[in-house]
Amino acid sequence: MQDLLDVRNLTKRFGGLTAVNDLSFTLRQGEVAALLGPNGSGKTTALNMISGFQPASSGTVLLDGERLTGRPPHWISHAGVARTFQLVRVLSSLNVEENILAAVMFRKNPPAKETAQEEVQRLLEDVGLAGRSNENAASLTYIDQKRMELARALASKPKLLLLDEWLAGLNPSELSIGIGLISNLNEKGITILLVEHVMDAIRALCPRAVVMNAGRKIADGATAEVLRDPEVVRAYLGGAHAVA
Ligand SMILES: Nc1ncnc2c1ncn2[C@@H]1O[C@H](COP(=O)(O)OP(=O)(O)OP(=O)(O)O)[C@@H](O)[C@H]1O
Repeated sequence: MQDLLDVRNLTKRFGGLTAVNDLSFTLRQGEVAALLGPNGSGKTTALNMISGFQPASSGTVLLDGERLTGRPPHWISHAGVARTFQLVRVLSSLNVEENILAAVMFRKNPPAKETAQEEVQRLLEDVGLAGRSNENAASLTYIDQKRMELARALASKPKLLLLDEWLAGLNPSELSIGIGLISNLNEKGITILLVEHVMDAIRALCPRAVVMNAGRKIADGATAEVLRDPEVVRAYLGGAHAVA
């Protein structure tokens, strides 16, 4: 498998604070990896730079060899990177179908209306929302809002999906549904980077983990080994950050 994502020496400074400090890692096509670390270690800032929502202070991000750094979010989305946010973002005045249709039509080469509507139905099925087209987005339960957010991310046909604590706040049965959904997406060939604190989900989904602390990468490798690394245990697992 070739590298899909190549993050090189990525750095973000907010005034005197270096939130992400010389971060480098690569993701192979088809991989699912976790990006871990205590609160405030720079994970969301790293996702923001990869997806273009915040400019990097220095460093580069390449997707399939193409430079993403310096490009705006819509360009990066068109290049094949989709993301979800820590706080679910929905278009609350629209229904479920319209929310997803809007995302389909945001693509670089949007399909004709009929094809777009068929695609929406497929996306609804993929995330477990079949038959729910006409429901008001704002009245969906939390897990269903998450499903819809995922469908909106998938509408861009991403090569790389960045999930920022997408599983947070789910109860145990919802969590296993969520894990199943992510796993299905990966089986369809989507490469996934998961910022997550739910350790059961990380163990179930991610053969590989990258760990950050205070903006720096402190470990990168097979998840089981990384989670035994004394520095990771000291910085992350020993504290109250990770959720069993
Ligand atoms: N826009 C900003 N301006 C100033 N400082 C910021 C900004 N965004 C993030 N920070 C700081 O950068 C550091 C990294 O934050 P970030 O949100 O990336 O961490 P995180 O690892 O995602 O944390 P969490 O697990 O709590 O989401 C923190 O100290 C945070 O306060």
